[in-house]
Amino acid sequence: MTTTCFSRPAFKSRVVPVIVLTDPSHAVPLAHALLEGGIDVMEITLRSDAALASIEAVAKAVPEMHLGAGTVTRVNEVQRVIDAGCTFALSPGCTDALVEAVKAAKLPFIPGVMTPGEVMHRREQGFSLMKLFPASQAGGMGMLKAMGAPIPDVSFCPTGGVSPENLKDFLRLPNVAMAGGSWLTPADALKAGDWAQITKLAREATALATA
Ligand SMILES: O=C(O)C(=O)C[C@H](O)[C@H](O)COP(=O)(O)O
Repeated sequence: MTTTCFSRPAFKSRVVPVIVLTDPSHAVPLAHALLEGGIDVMEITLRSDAALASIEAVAKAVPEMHLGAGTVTRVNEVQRVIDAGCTFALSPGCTDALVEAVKAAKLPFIPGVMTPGEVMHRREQGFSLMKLFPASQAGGMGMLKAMGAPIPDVSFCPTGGVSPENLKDFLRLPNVAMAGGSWLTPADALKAGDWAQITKLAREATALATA
């Protein structure tokens, strides 16, 4: 990944765990648990104070993990996530200022979108892979199918309401490159350090995604 607007990420997994960590010491065992379950990508969201330290820990200890920063919503967060060791970032929505910042920093970026107008705006800026958020509320699979007709050259990472029950159906759509969700890293499993449970969830998701 060397350009900001990338369409083919380097990671293999088509499932992107969206992670909220409250304790940085959980980050490295979590990364190993996900890898064990076949998932080589993490979206560590900036939704907690522990996020940057968690990113730093994984970047240092688990270099084979593709490390994305999630919930990047402000320009001043771009350099911070790069300094912490992220190799790409995602946002739930997007602004032109954020696009300028990621381009200046050459940080591969998956901008959040929810409407056809937003998709066209980001496409004009060079993006062809975008995060549909919140996917279910935006219309889910029906919305993705409808957007695929007039805008077939954009692919998506739907996030928000994706689950083991609908993952396969989302991934079957021709304009869905990957799908994200929080179900792989439940807060209680993280709190209890139940890495086996996370590996199990990751294995199940990997099986669904590769079936
Ligand atoms: O924080 C962000 O940047 C987000 O994109 C929000 C998360 O992706 C969703 O909260 C995940 O949705 P669920 O999988 O339905 O829990």
